[in-house]
Amino acid sequence: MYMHGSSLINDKGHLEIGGVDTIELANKYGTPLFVYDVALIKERAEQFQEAFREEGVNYQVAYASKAFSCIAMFQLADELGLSLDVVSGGELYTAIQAGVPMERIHFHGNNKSLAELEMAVESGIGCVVVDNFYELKQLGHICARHDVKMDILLRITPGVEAHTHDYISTGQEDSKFGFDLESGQVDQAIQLSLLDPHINLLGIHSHIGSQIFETSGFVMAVEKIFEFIEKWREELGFTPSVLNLGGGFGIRYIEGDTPLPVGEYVRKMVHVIKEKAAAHRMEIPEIWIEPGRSLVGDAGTTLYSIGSRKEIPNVRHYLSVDGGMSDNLRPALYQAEYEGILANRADEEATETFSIAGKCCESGDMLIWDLPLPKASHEDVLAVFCTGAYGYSMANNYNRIPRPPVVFVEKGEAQLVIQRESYEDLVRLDLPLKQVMKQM
Ligand SMILES: Cc1ncc(COP(=O)(O)O)c(C=O)c1O
Ligand SMILES: N[C@@H](CCCC[NH3+])C(=O)O
Repeated sequence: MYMHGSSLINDKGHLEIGGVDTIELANKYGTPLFVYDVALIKERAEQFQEAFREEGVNYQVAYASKAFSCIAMFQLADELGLSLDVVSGGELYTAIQAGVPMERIHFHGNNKSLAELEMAVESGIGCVVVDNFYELKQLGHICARHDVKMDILLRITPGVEAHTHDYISTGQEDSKFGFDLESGQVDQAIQLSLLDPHINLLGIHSHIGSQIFETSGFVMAVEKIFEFIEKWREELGFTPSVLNLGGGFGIRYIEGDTPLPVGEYVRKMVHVIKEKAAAHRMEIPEIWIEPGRSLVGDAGTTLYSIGSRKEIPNVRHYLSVDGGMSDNLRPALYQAEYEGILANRADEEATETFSIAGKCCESGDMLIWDLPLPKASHEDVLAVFCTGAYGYSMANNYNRIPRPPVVFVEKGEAQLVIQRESYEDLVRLDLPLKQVMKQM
């Protein structure tokens, strides 16, 4: 079995992460439980930054916090020198609560509300990644009212199809995100930005999709942008001083997934930008990226207790766990695949194939369809690997299942960073039916 980061099998035959026995974690905090290998997050952040440093360019690595956001994660990102990409008032509020520097926050989203834009301006965030004409106009008004000049990037769709699942592909022309390059929308947005005294247009943003294993899509996006740079310079007097190429760097969920080392993505991007900048006789712009999954994805493992079993002879052997699509929506949403092991018998050979079912009232609530395991029963704890990105952050209360807690582990220490939701939490916002309704 492939082991990520600091994961190993200890002398009790248990899965250990960050020097902590996962069975002890399951006993202490209960299951389901998200466990994050902090050393692996640190290593990835360093690999991204090191690649930029070696290339000698100005850069920002912004953690795409949609992958997993909570106060402790934001504080860790800050400690690692990462900027933050937020996409909602909720993520921004979390960043404020975490006490991270506002000037390193980039605000994304295809439909930011006026209240969210107001909040972003009032809290003095570093940059708004403007997605559409409506937002550009509203942001200008809000900045005028507050008498501030806001740095912005314009999000463009470069017309590049990333080789990934349709639902996580965003760079193609037919996308809800950003200004379309080919039809002249970007030119118009640049003009409007330059005319607005409360807007400071720093540059261009492009994000082509997610879980990408090659560099060709990023190269094509850069080439596309540079096709237009000459025109913007001559006709509009605008040269981007920042190019943000988004995130999307893939990770290894299962055997057969072949991500590049993260530094490779960076180096390839930087090389093509340097080459194109030289050809256009322009200064190398500052390069920003926004990795989410590649910073936290394989650092996360979910521990589940196995409950009921159902064997249909010659058809399938189901094992049900105490979570499911309520803590990991990705298999149901994208047919995402995962690997797992029995955390308490991690040293035993697999002898059977099981299908891992969640506990939600949905046939589609399956976490893994065919997982080789030793003969497993309700005594066992299942560890599902690579659940660190878009697991907790897309968790939900379907069937009124409380969301699991999250612990960070490193060097033999465990720290609870999100508590388990309680039944009281679940009804906290509910109000009782009024008497008059009961009589109707
Ligand atoms: C604009 C933007 N930036 C960054 C990301 C992060 O992507 P990933 O988690 O694949 O690195 C996303 C999500 O796909 C995104 O939409
Ligand atoms: N939530 C997605 C990725 C979308 C990222 C945001 N644009 C996933 O789990 O893979």
